[in-house]
Amino acid sequence: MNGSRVLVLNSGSSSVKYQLLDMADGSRPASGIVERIGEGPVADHAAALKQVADELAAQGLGLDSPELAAVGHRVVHGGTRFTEPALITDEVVEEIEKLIPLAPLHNPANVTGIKVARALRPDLPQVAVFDTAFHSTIPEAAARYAIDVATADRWGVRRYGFHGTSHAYVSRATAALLGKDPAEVNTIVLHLGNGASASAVRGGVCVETSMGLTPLEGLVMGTRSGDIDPAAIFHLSRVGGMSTDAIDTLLNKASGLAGLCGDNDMREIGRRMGEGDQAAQLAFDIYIHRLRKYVGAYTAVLGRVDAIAFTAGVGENSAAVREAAMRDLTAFGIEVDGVRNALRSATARLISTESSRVAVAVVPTDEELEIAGQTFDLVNA
Ligand SMILES: Nc1ncnc2c1ncn2[C@@H]1O[C@H](COP(=O)(O)OP(=O)(O)O)[C@@H](O)[C@H]1O
Ligand SMILES: CC(=O)OP(=O)(O)O
Ligand SMILES: [Mg+2]
Repeated sequence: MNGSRVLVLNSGSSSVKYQLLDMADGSRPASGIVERIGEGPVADHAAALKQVADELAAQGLGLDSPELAAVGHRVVHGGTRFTEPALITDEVVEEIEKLIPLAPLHNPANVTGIKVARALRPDLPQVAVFDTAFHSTIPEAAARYAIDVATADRWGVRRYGFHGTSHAYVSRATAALLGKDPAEVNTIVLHLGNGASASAVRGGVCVETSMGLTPLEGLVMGTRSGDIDPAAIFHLSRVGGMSTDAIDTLLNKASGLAGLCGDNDMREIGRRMGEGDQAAQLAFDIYIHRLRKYVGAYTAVLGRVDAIAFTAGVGENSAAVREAAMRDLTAFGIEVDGVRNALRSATARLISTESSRVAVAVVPTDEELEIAGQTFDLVNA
């Protein structure tokens, strides 16, 4: 193998993001996104991936390029089978397909991405990097739900966790920001994007995370409810007469910030709050309340917290969310500096005061770099 470039494909439910990374010099010769799959001219994921291949070819960077060493695919659900990146074979694709019921919004798109890329370049090594992998170290006490053990095991009902490449990257980058070895640092990572999850990382090893069997559990998200009493589902079914599919759609796509106030974008919510909009304010307050509960819980899980890292679209950009989430926590050793918090930068930075016992940081995530690195390491192993 002599190429030094890795193409990373991140196929989401309605978009495909791609980046071409050169591992020799750290450059990124190409990147892009195909959005609104299924809504307009892009009929499905196969069409979106053809468009990605065409866009790359038009720049002379097509999949036939001899500099390409491998393709790295983000795969959301790896179940219990995949706890590390996997070189893709027919058998690996079959296993990822078997996990579709556990991630119906994500895994089908990931499988399509793999199939299209393999058809275009059958000879090229392709690697699946799983969102769940970093969470495979979570101890049984945190990974098991308190339900009948035989039923749980038969149907694979347990906490898997997601956004693992982000939690892995950000926890390491936070240690680097503090000038420490990851093994010395206990970190709470708050990945706040459209999907959102928190994790507790002890000495570089993940010990707890907020997403569970699927990416629905935990924090309030753009369109997902996060935590809810499971009996609400029985109630909506028996008394509300809703079908299982209708409830699934409600909780995954019509809840969270969007369900509470009609907007899933934190920028729009901030703007409406500025105009005194009560629904937007309440949505924000519920979002923050849930976030603070997790910070408190994970503080107790870790015992000693050295750092709290905010990342992803909301975490990196919303000073208002960070300020509200960290307000009045001096008893926890947490003190955010208002001026530092309001600054913007593309690189990792501290926002806590000099006297804050816990370092609070904004750490931009880089899932593509993490996927490319794991892919490159595996094909060169
Ligand atoms: N300047 C900003 N201020 C507040 N929120 C922002 C800003 N920019 C982006 N966001 C939020 O980030 C979200 C997208 O985050 P991102 O991590 O890109 O999500 P995903 O990868 O799940 O699509 C948007 O929905 C929006 O709420
Ligand atoms: C797993 C998951 O929630 O991913 P995303 O945030 O990209 O939807
Ligand atoms: Mg994301």
